[in-house]
Amino acid sequence: MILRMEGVSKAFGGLRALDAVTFEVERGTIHAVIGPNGAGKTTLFSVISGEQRPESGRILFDGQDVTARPAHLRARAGLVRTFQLTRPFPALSVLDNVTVAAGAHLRTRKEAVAAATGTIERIGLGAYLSRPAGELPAAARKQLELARALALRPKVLLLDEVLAGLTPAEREPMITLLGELRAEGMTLVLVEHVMPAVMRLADRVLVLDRGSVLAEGEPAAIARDPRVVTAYLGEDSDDALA
Ligand SMILES: Nc1ncnc2c1ncn2[C@@H]1O[C@H](COP(=O)(O)OP(=O)(O)OP(=O)(O)O)[C@@H](O)[C@H]1O
Repeated sequence: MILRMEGVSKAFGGLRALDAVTFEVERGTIHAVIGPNGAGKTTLFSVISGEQRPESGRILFDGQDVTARPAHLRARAGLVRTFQLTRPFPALSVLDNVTVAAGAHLRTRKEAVAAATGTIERIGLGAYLSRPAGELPAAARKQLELARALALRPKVLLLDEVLAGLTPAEREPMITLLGELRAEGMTLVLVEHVMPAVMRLADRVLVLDRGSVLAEGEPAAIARDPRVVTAYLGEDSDDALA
């Protein structure tokens, strides 16, 4: 087990965005987090990564209680999150954006540039190396966000809707890459609405509904779970489990 939440609750005013959420993630697996709009998925990521403090409960990462640790120290320890709305430095080139991230672990700029270049090539962004990040098309911005996260050398990577807004053709290489990262021993937690990809990739699926854990298990069992199917009724077709 590399990540564990124990009884984590987070409220906004009277609204319980997370209500005593407990779950754990095994090292080297892909864990998907799904749930209808407003279920608490983004809040869960914010609490895991340290941008928001829960009112109660504990977060354990890589053998340590990180509940009180600020976000940047969690990231430095290997608990890294990407954002739904990507946040590169728009005026900097793709290479410089990734080099800044790689520099967190490497002593010289030369080493950081070499590592960043390798990551960019691997992600399939090589053609954009010297383009300002602000000029990238949507799919390439997603790839850049992932490249920046990977340059931080995460142990656990929290990916927020990394497939949203990509065409099916653009999704395939991303799905392949995520599978490769798992094979290399990285642990991935995905908030994702693209259900076919979730079903293909995830080892386990956590289903949130109105801040609570509705179900947790292997993808095939989750897709058959009548409570899960009910929670998704009325959602748009992208959310359907079929
Ligand atoms: N900063 C905030 N202040 C007040 N309410 C918030 C805040 N952040 C989230 N909420 C509320 O908490 C609940 C859970 O929101 P959250 O964004 O975590 O859900 P989600 O599952 O990520 O939804 P979506 O799929 O639409 O992104 C929602 O009712 C939302 O309106």
